[in-house]
Amino acid sequence: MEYGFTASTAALFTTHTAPDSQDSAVPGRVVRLDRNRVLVATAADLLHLPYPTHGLVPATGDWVWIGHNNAGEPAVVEVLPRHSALSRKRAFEASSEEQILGSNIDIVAVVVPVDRPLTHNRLERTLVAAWDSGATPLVVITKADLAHLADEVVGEVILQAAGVEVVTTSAEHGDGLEELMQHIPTGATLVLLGPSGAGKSTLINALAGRDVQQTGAVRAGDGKGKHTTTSRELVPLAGGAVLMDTPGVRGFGLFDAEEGMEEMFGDLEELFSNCRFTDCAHQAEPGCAVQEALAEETLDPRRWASYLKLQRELAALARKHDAAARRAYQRQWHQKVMSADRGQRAAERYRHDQAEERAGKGGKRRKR
Ligand SMILES: Nc1nc2c(ncn2[C@@H]2O[C@H](COP(=O)(O)OP(=O)(O)OP(=O)(O)O)[C@@H](O)[C@H]2O)c(=O)[nH]1
Ligand SMILES: [Zn+2]
Repeated sequence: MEYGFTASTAALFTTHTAPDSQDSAVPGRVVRLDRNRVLVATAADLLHLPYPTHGLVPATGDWVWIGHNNAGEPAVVEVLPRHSALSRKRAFEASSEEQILGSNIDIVAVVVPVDRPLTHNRLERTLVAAWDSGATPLVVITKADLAHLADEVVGEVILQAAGVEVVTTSAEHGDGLEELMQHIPTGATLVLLGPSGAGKSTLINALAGRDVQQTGAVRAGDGKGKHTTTSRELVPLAGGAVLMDTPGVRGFGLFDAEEGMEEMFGDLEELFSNCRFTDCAHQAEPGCAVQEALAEETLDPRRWASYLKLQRELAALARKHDAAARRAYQRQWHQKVMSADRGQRAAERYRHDQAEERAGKGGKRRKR
C-alpha cells in the first residue's frame, strides 16, 4: 500500500485483529472524511465507505479495518488505536472539547517563511503543540532564495527552535528539498503547519514532483464539505512518505492564538533538580528551589502558573488515553526538556558565532 503501510503498521493490524464476525476484513487508511462517508485507501482501491457504528470516530490518517456492516455493505468496522494525533484542543484553551485534525502523523513540519517577521514565541508554541501530538517536530524554513532576509531569520529560528532540527529550503530554486526528505523516514506521514502564504503548497508540489496543490490561488469555496470527488488529504510522495494536507490542519489556529505558552519549560525542570527532595511537589516543601525562586523573584509567577496549567492539561489528556499513550506523553515531555536543553546550547553557539563574525570578519558580511 502506498499510504505509509510500514512494518509497524502491519504489526498494529496483527495485534488488533478484525472483529470476530469480520473474517474477510482488509486494512485501509482514511484519506478523507466526508459528511456521510469516509474515503479509505486499500492496497488496491479508494473506497467511499459508511462510518463505523461504534468505537473511535475516524480521522484522516487513521488505520481501519474494512468489513461489512449489518446491511451487508462494505464499511469501516473498526478504527485502530492512534500513535499520534494532532488536535485542535490546545494546552492553554479553556474549552475541553478535543477535535482530531489528523492522526498517525510521524513528522510535524513547522513552516517558517523568511519573508515576514517571526512573531514572538509563535514557533515555540507551535513546537510544543507538535510534541504534544506525539509526532516529531521539524522546522522548515521556506523561501531561502530571498537571501537578503534569510540569514537573520535562520539565526532567529535556530534560537527559537530549541534543538529541533531546522532545514532551510527554497522551493523556487529546488534547494534543501533532498535534505528535507532525508528527515522523513520511508513510509512516514508528514504534515506541514504554517501561516497562509508560508509556501506550504509550493513546497508540497516540489516534494511531490507534480501539482498536487494549487499554489498562491485563493481557494474559492473550499469551505466545509465542499470537496471534489478526487481530492485526497493524504498524498503519497516519492520515496514512500505520505503528506497529510487537510483543511483542518492548514487552518490550525495556533498561528493566530493570542494566548499561548510563552516558552518551553526546560529551565524549570533544571530548577527542580535543586529541590531538596527528588519528589518535591513544589508547594510548601522545605528546600524547594521553585518556592525560593518565586520568593527571590528570579522566577516569574505567571510563568510558574503556566507550567502548572500545562501539567494539568497533559495529565487530563493522558487520563483519556491508554497506558501506551501516557508513556508516549512522558517520553515526549522528556524529549521536550532534553531538546530545550540542546536548544540552549545551540543558541549559545549561535550567539558565539555571531559575536566572532562581528569581531573578526565584519567587513565580509553580506550587504544587499
Ligand atoms: N521567492 C520564493 N517565493 C516562494 C517560494 N515558495 C513559495 N513562494 C511564494 O509564496 C507565495 C505563497 O506560497 P503558497 O505555497 O501558496 O503558500 P501556502 O503556505 O500554501 O499558503 P496557503 O495556501 O494560504 O496556506 C506564492 O506567491 C509563492 O510563489 C520560494 O521558495 N521562494
Ligand atoms: Zn520543589
